[in-house]
Amino acid sequence: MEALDYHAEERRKAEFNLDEMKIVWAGSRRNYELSDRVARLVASDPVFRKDNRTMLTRKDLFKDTLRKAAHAWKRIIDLRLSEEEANMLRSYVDQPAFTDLHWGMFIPAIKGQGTSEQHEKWLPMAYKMQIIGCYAQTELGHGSNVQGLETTATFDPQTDEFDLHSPTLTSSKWWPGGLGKVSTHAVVYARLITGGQDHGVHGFIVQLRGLDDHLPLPGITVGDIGMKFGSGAYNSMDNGLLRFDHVRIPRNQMLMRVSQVTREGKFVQSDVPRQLVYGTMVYVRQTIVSDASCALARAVCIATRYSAVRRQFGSQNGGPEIQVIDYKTQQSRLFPLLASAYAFRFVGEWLKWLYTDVTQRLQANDFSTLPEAHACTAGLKSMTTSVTADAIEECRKLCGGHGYLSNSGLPELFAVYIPTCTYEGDNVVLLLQVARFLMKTVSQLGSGKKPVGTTAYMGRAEHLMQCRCEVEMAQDWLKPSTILEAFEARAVRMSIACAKSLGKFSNPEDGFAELSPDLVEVAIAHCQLIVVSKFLEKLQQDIPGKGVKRQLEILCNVYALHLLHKHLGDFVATGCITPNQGALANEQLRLLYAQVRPNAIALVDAFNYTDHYLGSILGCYDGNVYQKLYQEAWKDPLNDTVVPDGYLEYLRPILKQHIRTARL
Ligand SMILES: CCCCCCCCCC/C=C\CCC/C=C/C(=O)SCCNC(=O)CCNC(=O)[C@H](O)C(C)(C)COP(=O)(O)OP(=O)(O)OC[C@H]1O[C@@H](n2cnc3c(N)ncnc32)[C@H](O)[C@@H]1OP(=O)(O)O
Ligand SMILES: Cc1cc2nc3c(=O)[nH]c(=O)nc-3n(C[C@H](O)[C@H](O)[C@H](O)COP(=O)(O)OP(=O)(O)OC[C@H]3O[C@@H](n4cnc5c(N)ncnc54)[C@H](O)[C@@H]3O)c2cc1C
Repeated sequence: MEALDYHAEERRKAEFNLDEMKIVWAGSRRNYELSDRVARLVASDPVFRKDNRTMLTRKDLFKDTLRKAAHAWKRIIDLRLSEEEANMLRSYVDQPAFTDLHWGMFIPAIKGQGTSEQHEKWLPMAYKMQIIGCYAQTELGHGSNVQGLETTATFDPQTDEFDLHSPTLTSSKWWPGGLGKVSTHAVVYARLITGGQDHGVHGFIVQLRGLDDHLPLPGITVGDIGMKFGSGAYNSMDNGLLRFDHVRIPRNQMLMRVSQVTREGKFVQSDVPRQLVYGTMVYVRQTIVSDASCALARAVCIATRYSAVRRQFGSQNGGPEIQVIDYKTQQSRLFPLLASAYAFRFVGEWLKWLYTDVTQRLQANDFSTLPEAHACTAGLKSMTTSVTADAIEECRKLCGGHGYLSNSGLPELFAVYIPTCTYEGDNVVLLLQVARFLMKTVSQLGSGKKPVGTTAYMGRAEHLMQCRCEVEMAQDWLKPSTILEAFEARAVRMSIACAKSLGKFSNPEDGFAELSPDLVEVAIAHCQLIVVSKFLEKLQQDIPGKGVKRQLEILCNVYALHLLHKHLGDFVATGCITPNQGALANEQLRLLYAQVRPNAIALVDAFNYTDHYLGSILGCYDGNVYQKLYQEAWKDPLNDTVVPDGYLEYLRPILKQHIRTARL
């Protein structure tokens, strides 16, 4: 018997080739096939079940995480999965674990900052998971200000060792994932001291626990920092604390690609810029942008499918009520998020390319694109995670009361997702880095140095400062060049206005601090321009499949025009557009929503998420929401008994007291 599909009618309405759209979303046919196979593998494996994890105690959740990580590793070995497939498998298991940090930060830190001898020694053990590592940078007293870290690594020429020490309470390492209970090793960031001189923060490979008994080594105090936000969610991770009491490590465990310490204790700074010590963060920030599109797509998929199932008001002659997805307000809240998921996907693809390019250049000692890579990864990480975190909460509200149920999947997704706005760099701190980069670019405009890459538009500042938008009718807003010029003009005008204001301060740092809220806005305008321009560039590519390109054009326009509508103040205040042109953009936006509507369900089907990965009754593929909600309610442990525990001790006496009072 064919399974009932409550979305069948919606799916029939789609005006594009879904299979081709799935390939666009995945990046290539090969990626699609790989990811589809691995997602199904995980979904069909009972060990990876996750429907009860919000009910588990912290200890049980943690043990469950260890069990899943061990099982995932066994599957990876047994099936001889490639590194790419293994990464996919871990992400579909969908439970934050120490392995995220081992593969995502410990190994990349050694690869990026270690010498070839260090690679040869440490990487084979790490790849086989004979050692498990984490990334121990943040301290109790300092996270954002990396140069303010207090842990010391003092070279002792007598023994050819470093002495790792935590001199104060605030120097305790605090937050590293995987540190609390699992890691045998860590890349520890500490101030390098040689001959009494402080050479700033560097990375060191430090063994923390015995490989036979898992006990902390002498001089090491280590443990978990405690429960975090939400039930389940990120509590599967053992974020840890760590203190060193004069722990000795051999000299060759300092990561020495950027700087070296000789046998005599001489500090040698190579040609490699010191910022490469921050390289692992750049790498992870880049991956966070692609992950943002996945998390956003997930929330949007749930809210879209549920909005098509849910009906409220408007029944005519006893017929069905209106699907809430047909309300214009629902569309104006939901469809920009759908468009943003696609936009972040494409900018994530581009950022991956940029990162690969800068890595290749670094290997050839070309450091010229490092500032651009830093600004792009920092800015886009910040922008996409802030939008996604807010969007998950908006999707919860779009699902009304049922969105607040744990089994909608949205509360847990929100709880797991929101720390991305903080980790790998607080989002405001990172936007200020982008602003510094932009102010530097503006200050060099008259010097003959041509801006390149994502700031190339600033080279056309003269034109962009005085150009006038030519929109006369709503449909004029559909011209890519019109949209692009409006975003470029807004970004450059905001940058130059800020640079002028900065110029009024005698001390530039005072000016930067005073104007920092405006500078954050400038950085956001620049990042939004990057996302819009990369979406438009994507549309220049040959995109096969009936109607696929057309849908992407619609989504691109929704993305750009909803931003224009949201930030109308910026666009109008900088004189890029008139208030009337703003109103025309809004008119066009409404027309675009009507074009998205029949395709909405198919556009979220294109994410190809299994029900297992989505983990949401509201977002399930077949849309059989009510029956599943009803069945699920009875599985709650509170419903194990008809009369609840505690009735006799606490409820009955009150109720009886009531009866006694009544008798009086
Ligand atoms: C429902 C279930 C779902 C399950 C899903 C499971 C998902 C699980 C995923 C898990 C993945 C990850 C887990 C998260 C792990 C988190 C790890 C961390 O958080 S690690 C710690 C991160 N810490 C930070 O990011 C700190 C932020 N601070 C900094 O980066 C710096 O201190 C900074 C940049 C703010 C300031 O640095 P500094 O003071 O040294 O710099 P200046 O401002 O003086 O700048 C000097 C100069 O350098 C340039 N610069 C700075 N940084 C970089 C860089 N990274 N690369 C290149 N250049 C850089 C800066 O621009 C200046 O340039 P100049 O030309 O001189 O102006
Ligand atoms: C779930 C999670 C996992 C983590 N995993 C790891 C890990 O594996 N390894 C690791 O080393 N670390 C990890 N961290 C730590 C994380 O990297 C830091 O918390 C993060 O970098 C922010 O630093 P902070 O906590 O010092 O924030 P703070 O800098 O103290 O921020 C507090 C407030 O001050 C503001 N602020 C700070 N500086 C400025 C400024 N210059 N200008 C304007 N405003 C400013 C911020 O915007 C924020 O609003 C993790 C954190 C979390 C939450």
